[in-house]
Amino acid sequence: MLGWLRPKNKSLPADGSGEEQPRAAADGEPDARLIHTEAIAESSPSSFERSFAEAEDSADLTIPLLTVTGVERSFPVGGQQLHVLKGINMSLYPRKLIMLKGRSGSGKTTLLNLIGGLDQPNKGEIVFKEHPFHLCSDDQRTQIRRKEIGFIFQSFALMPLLSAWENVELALRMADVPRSEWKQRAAHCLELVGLSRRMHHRPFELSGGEQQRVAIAKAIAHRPSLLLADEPTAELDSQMGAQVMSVFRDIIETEKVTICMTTHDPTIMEVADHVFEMVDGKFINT
Ligand SMILES: Nc1ncnc2c1ncn2[C@@H]1O[C@H](COP(=O)(O)OP(=O)(O)OP(=O)(O)O)[C@@H](O)[C@H]1O
Repeated sequence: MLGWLRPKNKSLPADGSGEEQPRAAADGEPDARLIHTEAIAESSPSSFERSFAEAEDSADLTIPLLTVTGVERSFPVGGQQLHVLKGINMSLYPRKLIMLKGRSGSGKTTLLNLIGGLDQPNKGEIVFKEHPFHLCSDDQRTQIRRKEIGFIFQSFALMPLLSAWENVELALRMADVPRSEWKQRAAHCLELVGLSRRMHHRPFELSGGEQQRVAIAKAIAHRPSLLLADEPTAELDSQMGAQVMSVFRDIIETEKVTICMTTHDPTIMEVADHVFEMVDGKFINT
């Protein structure tokens, strides 16, 4: 059904932030809602855009972005250890759309949290780029996450009082992107997700699919190389879900990002480059 969303390039190997509160514009500081038109008019690439494009164009697509080796994760429950992940091995290659499927409780979110550096394994290794997450402190993982990883949630997780544009700008502030880049980058990200004409709308003025597209714009604003999404289409109808997947395929091409997402929806899985199936804390295919 989603044939029009099928991956364009299948020739490569198949295997594949605490938030600050919103604030009003300070005295003398331009209001985000007023400066966006100016941003759209600026079409030449900024230094931020150019340096990113140069680095990414020379990336070796055969080297995994992330490797997971022999990972186990248990939680203490009722005086006993609940073994949730029981020896996970996976590699995520650059610019791929990877999906994790499996029954509720099989361990997908637990794995996504480990891959994103939100949690650490009891055993095994997780290496993201040159960073050994399993050896890093919480602070080190937080720093890496802020710069290099984006998150998308089922519930969108937008600031309700901020417009779409302001939500994206907030992500840029949090990632220490130079202030001079904010206007152009926020406008560009909203354009990428097809929301140029909705950038002044607040979340409650947008449909569920549009809110999720704002969340995508927010998640890619700081140019992460890895985007993690936990059931990003679960709250959406099939048409809106297809739009979100179409945006995912587009940003893999334009933003050179790798996306790893969980889903229960077999129709959505048709557009993946690779699907890992988890049963009781292990992959049954790799
Ligand atoms: N912090 C925790 N403490 C105790 N148990 C946990 C913790 N996190 C996860 N679990 C348990 O680990 C198991 C796997 O949970 P997880 O959320 O990873 O599953 P899932 O595959 O993502 O499920 P769903 O599809 O419903 O989101 C569940 O039994 C859950 O209760």
